[in-house]
Amino acid sequence: MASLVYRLLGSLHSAPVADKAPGHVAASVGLGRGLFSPLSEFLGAANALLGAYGGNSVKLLVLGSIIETGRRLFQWFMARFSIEYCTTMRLASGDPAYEWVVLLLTQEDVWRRARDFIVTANNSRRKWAVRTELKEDGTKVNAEYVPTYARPQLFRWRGYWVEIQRTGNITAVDTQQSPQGAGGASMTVTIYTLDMKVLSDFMEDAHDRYVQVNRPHVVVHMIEQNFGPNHLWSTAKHKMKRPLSSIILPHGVVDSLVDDAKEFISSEGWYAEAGIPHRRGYLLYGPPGTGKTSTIYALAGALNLEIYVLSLSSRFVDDAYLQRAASAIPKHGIFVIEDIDCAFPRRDEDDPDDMDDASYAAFMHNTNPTRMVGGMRTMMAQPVRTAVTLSGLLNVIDGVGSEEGKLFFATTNHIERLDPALLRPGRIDMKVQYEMATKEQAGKLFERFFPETRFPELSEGGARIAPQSGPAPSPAPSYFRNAAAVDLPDPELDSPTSALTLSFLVNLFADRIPEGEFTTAELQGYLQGYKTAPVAAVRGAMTFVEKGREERKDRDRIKTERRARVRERRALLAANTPGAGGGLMPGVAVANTRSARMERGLGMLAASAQASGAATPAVPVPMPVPEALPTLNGNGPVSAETLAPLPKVNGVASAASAETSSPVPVTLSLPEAETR
Ligand SMILES: Nc1ncnc2c1ncn2[C@@H]1O[C@H](COP(=O)(O)OP(=O)(O)OP(=O)(O)O)[C@@H](O)[C@H]1O
Repeated sequence: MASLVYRLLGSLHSAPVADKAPGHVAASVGLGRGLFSPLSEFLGAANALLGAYGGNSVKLLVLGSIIETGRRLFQWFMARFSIEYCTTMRLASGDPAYEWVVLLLTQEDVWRRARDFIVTANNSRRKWAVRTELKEDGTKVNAEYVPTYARPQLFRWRGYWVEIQRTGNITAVDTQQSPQGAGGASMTVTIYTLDMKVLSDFMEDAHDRYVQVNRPHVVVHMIEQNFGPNHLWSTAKHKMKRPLSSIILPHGVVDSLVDDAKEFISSEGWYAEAGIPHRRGYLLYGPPGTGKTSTIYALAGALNLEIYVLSLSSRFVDDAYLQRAASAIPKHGIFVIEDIDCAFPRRDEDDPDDMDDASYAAFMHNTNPTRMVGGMRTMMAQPVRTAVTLSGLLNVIDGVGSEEGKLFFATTNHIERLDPALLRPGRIDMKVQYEMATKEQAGKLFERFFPETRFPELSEGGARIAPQSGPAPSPAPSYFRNAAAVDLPDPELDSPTSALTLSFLVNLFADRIPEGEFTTAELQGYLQGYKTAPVAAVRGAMTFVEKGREERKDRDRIKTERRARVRERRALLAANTPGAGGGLMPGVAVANTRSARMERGLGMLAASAQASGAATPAVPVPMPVPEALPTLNGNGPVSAETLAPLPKVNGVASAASAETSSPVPVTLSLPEAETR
């Protein structure tokens, strides 16, 4: 076909047709005989017919038609061939199988023939990215090359020809998150064989490699907020597996959890026979930093399961999204909802414990009466809530992997906020309470930090190190604010009779850590400062405890003060929210106008005077909604403190003139926004 086209083109270029005999053209293109003789005759006839009226145009037309027909024939032939002799599969991004295949491509070095790469300096544990080699001087460029496979690639796999092509958009942002990206991409894999078994072998191989590569890791799928609500489980992170033994909980807790999960996974048949949905729910509850999340990760590692973590407070997570996300989790995936209490109304809306410093400051700023305008204050005063409803949540939990053997984990710091409907068996089958560290846990943590293998000189049979021997270890980095664990003389450690063995130190450390006062995370943070100095860790333990207690006192005091301020602010807002039992706060609805400022100032002045029992100003003060002021939502008179941040008028005389004339020569001093 190629030679035919070539020769035809040659003839067009070399043969002026008009002044030659009709048969000459066909002869000159070499088509007069053999296979193509009918075509040459046709060309000759056409040329003779049109003669000088455009023989070249006709030839071009005929040539174009031939090429197009040939192209279509070729396509048709290839399509027949593909149907008859190829097996094709399509993998959608977001599906776990997609990742398996991408990994196989990387391992088979298909990327070496790729010409499109996304380069990212974001170093992750991805296995599908191609890392840069070490340079001669030993330095390494910290970049990864992620092949896009946007062009078709042909390679051999176990003797078969395989062609792959990726379709859909891929961006740098996508590759930072996962190989499949977030753009709804898909991968087409064509294997040139008639045997369907080859296809399943290919996928099995891809899966085995994925499992093998991820053996030391736990794969954690998350939802990337930036990708918007159309993308489920858009981020996959690979975390090093954590041994179950590293989770320090009271005796038997971890084992019973693991046994339960194992038993659940292996008893699918029993569930089917009994007609019970094959699902299992666990609730881990207790103070932050006591090991709830770590337990789930360690469990997933031990059972080789992948984790799918969702936070209900994410921006676009509502009932529908939750439902879709839960259904997209494959069999034996662990579905984790963190801080599940945020789906439930709180009894104590004033509790500032849930606010970090920034959100507390934002709350005080936004609810400052001198700054709020119209309805904005009502909006700002509401705590941030999830869009997920209780019934939506329960529906999802009831349906989680009903036939697919999914495990559901919920964590919370506030079990008391959960609706009993959630806690009923069938939804939550096992509850595990986490508490502040016991002495036993403190001792175990110490043992984990300072194993005998790393400190043979402290083993029972090892050479004793003399008390106070060697250079004093450097103080630990400050874990608590203002804390520096110093190397003070220690009567128990420095006595000449002290037997400094690890078991002695473990016991002494456990002895010095009070029961139930610190979280395991706090103790871990402290010990991290003494990675190579167990004696110093014990020496500094009492200082750590003292500092910790001081800090806790400080925190409690601040919390109490904040709680009072927040409650006061909410009361003031409630009293002045139309439809919530209060009237309009003077001046708020029309803030920023001069008269509004005046009204507000005058109103506050009157209220303040009334609350403190002072004599009413000599001149009556106009008050837009006077009934809103004397009490706060029926909670008694307005206190002077409550009104402190509100504007004050510079003197009664100004108020007098306010009533009688407009425009008013009144100056109001507005305080700075309170964010404290
Ligand atoms: N019981 C524990 N055993 C071992 N490590 C722990 C334990 N508790 C906490 N840690 C350590 O403290 C850190 C925080 O733990 P983790 O995130 O599991 O706590 P959490 O209870 O889930 O907290 P939150 O409620 O804030 O999510 C981790 O680094 C973990 O290693």
